[in-house]
Amino acid sequence: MSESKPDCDSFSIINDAPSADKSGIVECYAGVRENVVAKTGEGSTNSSVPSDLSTTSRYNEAQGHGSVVATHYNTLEEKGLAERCKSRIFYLRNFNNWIKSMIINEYLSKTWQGKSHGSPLRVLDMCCGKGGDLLKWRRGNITHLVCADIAEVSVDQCQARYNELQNRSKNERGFAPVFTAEFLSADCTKVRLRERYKDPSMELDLVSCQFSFHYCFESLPQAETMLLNAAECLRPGGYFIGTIPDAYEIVKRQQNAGDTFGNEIYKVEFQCDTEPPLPLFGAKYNFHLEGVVDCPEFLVHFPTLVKLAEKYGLQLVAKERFDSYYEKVREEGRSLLGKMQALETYPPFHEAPLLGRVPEDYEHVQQYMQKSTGHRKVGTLSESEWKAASLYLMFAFQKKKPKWNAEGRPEFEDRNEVAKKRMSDDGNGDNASKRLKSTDLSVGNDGETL
Ligand SMILES: C[S@@+](CC[C@H](N)C(=O)[O-])C[C@H]1O[C@@H](n2cnc3c(N)ncnc32)[C@H](O)[C@@H]1O
Repeated sequence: MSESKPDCDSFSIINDAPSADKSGIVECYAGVRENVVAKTGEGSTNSSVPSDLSTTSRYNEAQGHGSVVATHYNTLEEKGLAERCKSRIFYLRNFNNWIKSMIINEYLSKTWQGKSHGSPLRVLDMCCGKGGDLLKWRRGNITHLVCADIAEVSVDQCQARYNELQNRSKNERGFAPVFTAEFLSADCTKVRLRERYKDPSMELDLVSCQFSFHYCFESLPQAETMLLNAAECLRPGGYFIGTIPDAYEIVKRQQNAGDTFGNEIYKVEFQCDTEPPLPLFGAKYNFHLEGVVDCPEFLVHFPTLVKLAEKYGLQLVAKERFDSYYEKVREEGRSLLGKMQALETYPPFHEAPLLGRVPEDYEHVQQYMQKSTGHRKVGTLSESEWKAASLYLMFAFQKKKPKWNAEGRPEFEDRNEVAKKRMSDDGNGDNASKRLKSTDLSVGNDGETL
């Protein structure tokens, strides 16, 4: 292996996070204080989660956090490359960017596969920020992009970047023209985006919501609006992809370290009562990431997201923590890892300063190098950066084909089939019918999933 290429194997030795489903958060939501049961795998995770999700929602429009979040992102200074290189989280940002590239490439490829030559491919980048993914859309050869974000300044910067891209491409020979684009400044948790599209009848092939979807778990109505925006223009077979903090992992760390935890680059401070049960919506914490993020966020209870998404015809097809997604795609993305400088070479070339890092941040690499022979340099992330990266997960939902009911409304689930399946899973019809009582969400009161 060439010296300049990262040896990604060093990751597996710091990838020791247990599976999210064993972290005890199910019990937190359900009101069981001890998480011993979940940790040891003994006993049942069945629980008495409220059937009416609206009662757990703390929605109050006047108190919404959208303006706090918008102000934070609007005032965030755009740093140049030189500044970014000096940043303590230079590699973490690149790593996260690489993960996004891999997800976007994966689902764009699947989308292109089902298309005939010359067909358009339209994308919604929900919570697009300053347009950090524009180049990914360019490389993916999409035909149209809708960019939406609550922070006006970011949307303007995104549009300016797009204009630059377009101008540059005019001088590039042999490249297809840059996709067409429209830019919306809107709170995606409160505004129906479709009504703001140039063509409200447009069909989307892919919706992407990167590092942002968790903002909508402030309340049930906000989560519903965000999912409506993700789903309603998506064509059957189209994908909704995203990245969010893993609530299970956050709660696990909170249980181990208290309501405030983190390290020198990230800090989580809970701003809600952490005594179980945690609310399904409005479970607020402040997230600070060195120089990039400092605003309120909300835990996303994943089983609730899955149930809600079903209501909008979205079926979960993939969910992986970044650590395992990395393991899955690293071979395929090896050259991109190098190009995007997504891993730090250790020991550094030329004894370069370690950007505020301490030797303990690299103990995992030293141990790895002692055990394995032949590696003089490896690619890695510092322990502190890895702790922040491994807080996140990726997800992908696919839009189902609707069935049309007698009133001409779309229905995405065959309720009889679901009922039959539950009864047979249960072996107890009475119990199953109790669970199928409808709720605000039109989902079953299903202890093991909510
Ligand atoms: C961490 S940034 C991610 C930006 C971009 N998706 C990326 O991956 O580079 C989070 C973005 O979510 C946006 N955001 C937060 N709440 C929002 C909301 N309710 N509606 C629309 N955008 C929102 C913020 O303004 C910010 O641009």
